[in-house]
Amino acid sequence: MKTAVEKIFSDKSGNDARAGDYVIANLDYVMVNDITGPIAIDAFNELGYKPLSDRIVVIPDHFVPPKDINSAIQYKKVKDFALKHNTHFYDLGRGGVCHQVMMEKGFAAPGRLIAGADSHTNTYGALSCVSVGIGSTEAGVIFGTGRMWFKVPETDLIRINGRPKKGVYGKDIILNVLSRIGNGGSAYKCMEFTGSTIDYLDINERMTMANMTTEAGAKCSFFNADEKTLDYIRNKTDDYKIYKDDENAEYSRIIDIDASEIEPSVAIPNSPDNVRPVSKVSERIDQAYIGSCTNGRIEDIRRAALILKDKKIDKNVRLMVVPASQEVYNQALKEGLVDIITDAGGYFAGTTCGACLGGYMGVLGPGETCISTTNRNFIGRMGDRTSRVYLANPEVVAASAIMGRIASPEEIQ
Ligand SMILES: CC(C)[C@H](C(=O)O)[C@@H](O)C(=O)O
Ligand code: SF4
Repeated sequence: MKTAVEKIFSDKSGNDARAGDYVIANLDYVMVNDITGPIAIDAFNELGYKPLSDRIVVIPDHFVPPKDINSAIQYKKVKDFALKHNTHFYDLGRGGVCHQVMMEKGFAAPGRLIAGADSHTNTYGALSCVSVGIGSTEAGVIFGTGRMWFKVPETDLIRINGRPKKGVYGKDIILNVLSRIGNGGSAYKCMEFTGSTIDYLDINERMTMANMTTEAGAKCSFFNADEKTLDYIRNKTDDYKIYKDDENAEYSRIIDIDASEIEPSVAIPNSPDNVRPVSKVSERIDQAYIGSCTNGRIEDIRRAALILKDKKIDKNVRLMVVPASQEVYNQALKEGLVDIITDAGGYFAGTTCGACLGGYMGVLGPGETCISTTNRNFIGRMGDRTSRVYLANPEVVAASAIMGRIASPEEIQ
């Protein structure tokens, strides 16, 4: 009796794979970005293999457009590699944050096994596949071999039941799961989400949850495929296979969560598992940030725009909205969301990882406070070591931008 993840590893390795086994598995895709790609390329070049170009996806995003000469060198290196070997390549203006692009462009689909040289590769479990973050040199080896060794993960089953309250989204649910199990609490496990609550969550919300399993140290995440999954991949790919757990599959543990008890929440500095109901937090803020592979999608920007419509943000606050991809950007423009945000006094930028990791375009200065839709609020994550980051859903971030302090959307009249 197996979990879906054990079955996927079995099929991809041609073995009867069980949790704890070591297998060598065939990957459907390997993804690198502008930070991890250059190291992967060096490792690949050392091997002297031919590249498996149709399985390699190159997506520059972290420091793109290049912020300085060094990032221009990194970017050029991945671009030259991609063009030379005719790999999949999403350049500036056609791509976005790597995980969003992997989802949008049909690389993620049920039953696939994908490796990405970026820790938030876990995101694609939202589409019922196994996707794992790997090191850059490992990615370079996969460029040439299409294979990698894995220890098949055990599964922590997270059973979430009940209807979420108004204003509670995937972000609030995963923050509360993290607060329950702790950072690193599912180290090397698959976090599989199940239960009646999942029916209320669209793929965007599931992606937010899958994305932050990385903060629990999980190897991967998994959601069962349903109608929403199939709707999402329609017109993207028809190559998929649905796997489900056997009824008596073995789990390392089962965690029950009642979603109806969850409040809109914030993770307070300096850890994503340090979670409070938003009603209990009211710190003043300098920056409000909506973006990233966690919550920078069109649904997120729509929700923020609904709060910001005909309002002005506080004079002490800069609000930055950075779409997770060019597709999201274009859609926001079409729907008039950009006007709503800029009319409110917000700044709407092109897609990049940028400020999410304290890279550029929104770096925090000493003592500054930011409320952000991103996934990490460790010391110095978005800038100076004395800056502070609170994590929340896009509605809470938009409401806070208006109020000048951390605020609940209910406070906005
Ligand atoms: C720079 C990159 C390798 C890193 C990661 O792996 O997660 C980044 O995306 C992050 O979110 O911190
Ligand atoms: S948006 Fe942030 S979390 Fe996501 S890949 Fe980029 S830096 Fe990492």
